[in-house]
Amino acid sequence: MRGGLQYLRKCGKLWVIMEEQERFVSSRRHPEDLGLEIGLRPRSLREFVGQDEVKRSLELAITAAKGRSEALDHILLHGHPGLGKTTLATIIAQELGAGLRTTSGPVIERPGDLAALLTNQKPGDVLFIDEIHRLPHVVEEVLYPAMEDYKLDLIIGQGPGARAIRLDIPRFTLVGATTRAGLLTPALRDRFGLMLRVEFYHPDHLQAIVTRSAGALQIDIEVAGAAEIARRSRGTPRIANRLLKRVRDFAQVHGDGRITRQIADAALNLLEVDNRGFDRMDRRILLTIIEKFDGGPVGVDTLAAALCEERDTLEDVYEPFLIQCGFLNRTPRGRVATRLAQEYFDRKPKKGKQPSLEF
Ligand SMILES: Nc1ncnc2c1ncn2[C@@H]1O[C@H](COP(=O)(O)OP(=O)(O)OP(=O)(O)O)[C@@H](O)[C@H]1O
Ligand SMILES: [Mg+2]
Repeated sequence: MRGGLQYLRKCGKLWVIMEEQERFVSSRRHPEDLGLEIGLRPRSLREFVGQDEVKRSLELAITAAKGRSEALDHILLHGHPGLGKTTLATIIAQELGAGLRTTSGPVIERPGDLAALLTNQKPGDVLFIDEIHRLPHVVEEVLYPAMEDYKLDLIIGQGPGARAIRLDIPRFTLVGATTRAGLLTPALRDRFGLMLRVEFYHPDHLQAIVTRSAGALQIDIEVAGAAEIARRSRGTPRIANRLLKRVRDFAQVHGDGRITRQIADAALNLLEVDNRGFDRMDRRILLTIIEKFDGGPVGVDTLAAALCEERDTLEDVYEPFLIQCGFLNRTPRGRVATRLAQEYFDRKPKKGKQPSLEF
């Protein structure tokens, strides 16, 4: 096993050693992804695989803005980690032929930090704020008039000598990215002209991404090998690229370097990523609901306690994929393992025990 980041978490009276970084199929970015991601990022909308609706909206908006020689509308990109939000932000700037500045919500601590960024931009430039839901409230207030009227309202000095000034700033495009669109204040959300949701990818699109990445990394891969990796990548390009790298190592050590379906299958089995892309934790979640709670419904806090996980991690990291592939249901009375999940583990679903109302 790879040496991952370990941390302690209290579970009841026990302290448990957790290893989030050990999870190959976590869609959150690992430190090892950094170099890989920069090299594999598509640079134009044409190279960007899938997300056809998002691409169509962007293409239209970019062409129209360029035609009018105006700054593009502010854009909010939201979706789960690793689906391509940062990639899209760089592509937007590239397609506009504009400069790009990248920052993130928690880094902009004071209004002055934001003012420094906005006053140093050229007209039409793109400011990318990642994790925009974590922007401090005082900064958000300064951002509103900047987004709407391209004006900065700042207070200079302190106490009785303080005075308000209003500065004109160059017209710019704000691209915000978030994994938690629900945490954005309505006031901020309303100021985006375009809100684009980045979805999980279809296996065919992931296969195209794996093939493209293999080409860039000069990896010899068969179509069936790419399909196998794609099928187990949880709809997420970041995971597909990470698995590709792991399978490459396996192919080099246990084969002749070529990734065939058998090699991909053996490597992914070794990593305990099953043929639905589930890892040990996914299986534990589903089996806990099935075995300890009779298939559910079980309240999310009870489930989190039973798994020694935090509720937020459960909701943000683990559940979305299980829900998306129809193995888990969120119902008003709690989490339910669906018929699909029960059948997957060869359990018989109980009759009349599947509340289907979602909240
Ligand atoms: N549509 C795509 N086509 C090809 N590669 C992609 C695509 N989307 C994402 N990728 C690849 O996946 C990796 C992760 O994408 P990116 O960093 O843009 O995700 P993100 O949504 O910003 O994630 P986070 O929420 O963690 O910031 C990138 O290295 C990129 O190469
Ligand atoms: Mg990102």
